[in-house]
Amino acid sequence: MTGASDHIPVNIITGFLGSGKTTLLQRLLTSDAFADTAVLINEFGEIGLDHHLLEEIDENTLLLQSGCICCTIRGDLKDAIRDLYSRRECGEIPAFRRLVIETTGLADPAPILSTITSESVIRHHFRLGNVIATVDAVNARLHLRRQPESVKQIAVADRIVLTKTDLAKPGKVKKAREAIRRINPMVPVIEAADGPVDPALLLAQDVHDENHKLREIELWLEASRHDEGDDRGKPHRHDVNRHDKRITAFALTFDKPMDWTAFGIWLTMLLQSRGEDVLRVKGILNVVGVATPVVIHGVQHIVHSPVHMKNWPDDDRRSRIVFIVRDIAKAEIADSLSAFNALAGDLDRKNDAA
Ligand SMILES: Nc1nc2c(ncn2[C@@H]2O[C@H](COP(=O)(O)OP(=O)(O)OP(=O)(O)O)[C@@H](O)[C@H]2O)c(=O)[nH]1
Repeated sequence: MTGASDHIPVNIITGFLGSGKTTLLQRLLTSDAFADTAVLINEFGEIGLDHHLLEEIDENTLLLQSGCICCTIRGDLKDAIRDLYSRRECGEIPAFRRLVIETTGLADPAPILSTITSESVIRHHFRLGNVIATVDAVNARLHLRRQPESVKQIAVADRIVLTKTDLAKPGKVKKAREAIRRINPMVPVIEAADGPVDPALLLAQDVHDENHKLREIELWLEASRHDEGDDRGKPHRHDVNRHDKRITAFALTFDKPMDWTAFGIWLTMLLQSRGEDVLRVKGILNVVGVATPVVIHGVQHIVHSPVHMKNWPDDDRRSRIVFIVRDIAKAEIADSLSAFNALAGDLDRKNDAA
């Protein structure tokens, strides 16, 4: 269990067709926070970057005016990242310190996340940073109704940029925010009305960022407090954590410290059997024999390397896990994890008695 704070962070910019990914990226690349960034765009021709901003290094790689490197992915994402890294190492291209991948509007971002977190060579040098999704305030609800991939894009996001708020009526912006919240209840939503977005709001506080880890975890935990009904007494007319009949977000809390091995087996089994439907899982665990919390963080079939935090964010020592799932009942997950915890407890007691 290690952090990976010395690895090159990879930010993914996802979002439905025309939702403003390239516009956002262009603006971000001019900021100091994005200096020394390499950009991978996974469909050539789709990129809205003006060609006079680009200076060709070779047929696949372009140098942006901002000093950032831009490549188009023609083959496999895995090969493109590995190639970029080896060219960086031999000094063929500048030594970038961040990688941004802009997905196509129709992409399900989960396989891209999976490549970064599971491919062994990539994992050695890169780590996943925040996933940023652009959502078009004018068309958000239409896209969410009709395009399942736009739901996935919001579910996996760590930050949402709500674009075109200058074009949408306030009522529409509010409804778009509500729709986002029903999928990913605590994701920070930053409004962009055809203007710049503060890069710190998007980049900082990712789960590996030592300085800000606590804030990110607090955000997750707000989701669990919300789910427990800390805003008790105000019955909801409808479930605000439910996007539709199929996709829901909920949190589970466990009072007793958890056995790490049992939890690992349980999670592996869950993801093997239902990984497609576990859109997002993130949590803070109190692990038996470990003084500080362990943070887990996964998207569909993949779980990132667990991260050890230096301290608990507050006095609450319970394990808390937030899920965004499709077609899985809260009780199903709660019951199976409780059964695993109980089994691990029984085994411990037997071992102690022996
Ligand atoms: N008024 C307004 N227009 C915007 C905003 N964000 C993006 N646009 C415009 O929306 C159009 C699409 O923006 P892009 O940045 O190309 O969107 P994209 O998500 O990269 O599009 P695809 O690559 O086709 O999926 C462009 O004409 C942008 O100028 C915004 O906040 N306000």
